[in-house]
Amino acid sequence: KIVIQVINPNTSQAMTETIGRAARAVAAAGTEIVAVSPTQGVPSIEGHFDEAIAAVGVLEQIKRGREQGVSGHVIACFGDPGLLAARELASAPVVGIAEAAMHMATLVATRFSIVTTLPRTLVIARHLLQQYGFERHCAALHAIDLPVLALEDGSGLAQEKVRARCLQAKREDGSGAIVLGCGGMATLAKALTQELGIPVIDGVGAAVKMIESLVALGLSTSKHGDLDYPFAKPLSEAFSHLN
Ligand SMILES: O=C(O)C[C@H]1NC(=O)NC1=O
Repeated sequence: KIVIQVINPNTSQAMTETIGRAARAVAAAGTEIVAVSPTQGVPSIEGHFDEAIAAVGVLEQIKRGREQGVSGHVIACFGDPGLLAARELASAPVVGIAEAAMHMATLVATRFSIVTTLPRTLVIARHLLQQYGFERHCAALHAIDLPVLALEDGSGLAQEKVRARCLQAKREDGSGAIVLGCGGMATLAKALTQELGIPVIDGVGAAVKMIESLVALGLSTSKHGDLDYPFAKPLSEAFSHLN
């Protein structure tokens, strides 16, 4: 039995539920999904400041998951906040939804576009493209210019803007695939792929399948070198529970 901990790094329960649904929709029969989010932190992650705060909550959840013996962890925010720190702390595999979606896109298209929420978070996606080596695979990045939590306000406006932006990207970018740049967009990928006739990729599902593959291959986070466990040291009171 595989248990995958899917972490929504923001503290919005509605988005954690959306992310959990997307993960369960693709999980294999023998895979249990445990969707969690930090008890403290930011309600949405819309910049570098938010990411820094969210990363501590991610690490708390990673530690808890490791103690529970989960088979793997997904960081379900498009900035992949705390990814390498999480890999130091974890023994099981850790996959971020941005890297997962980008990897999958390169397997089905020579170039992909990214559709995310706020213009100011485009730079975070650009940094990840550089870090992961996918810059030359990404033809364009777009933002619907709505806050992250607009995806959970029930109006459907954000979802409609995502659809329109994906259609425009298909027409204009010369990309063969589109990556959805937010955990809160995860449940939109299947319908958009069918309606638009282009692979629209959700990183939550991609990451879940990558964890299943890593587990099946007996691969886990390497503890040889720079992803070894953190050095034990006296952490200040506020962080002592992370030891
Ligand atoms: O960067 C974004 O626009 C999306 C990112 N923020 C968030 O709270 N969850 C996410 O996936």
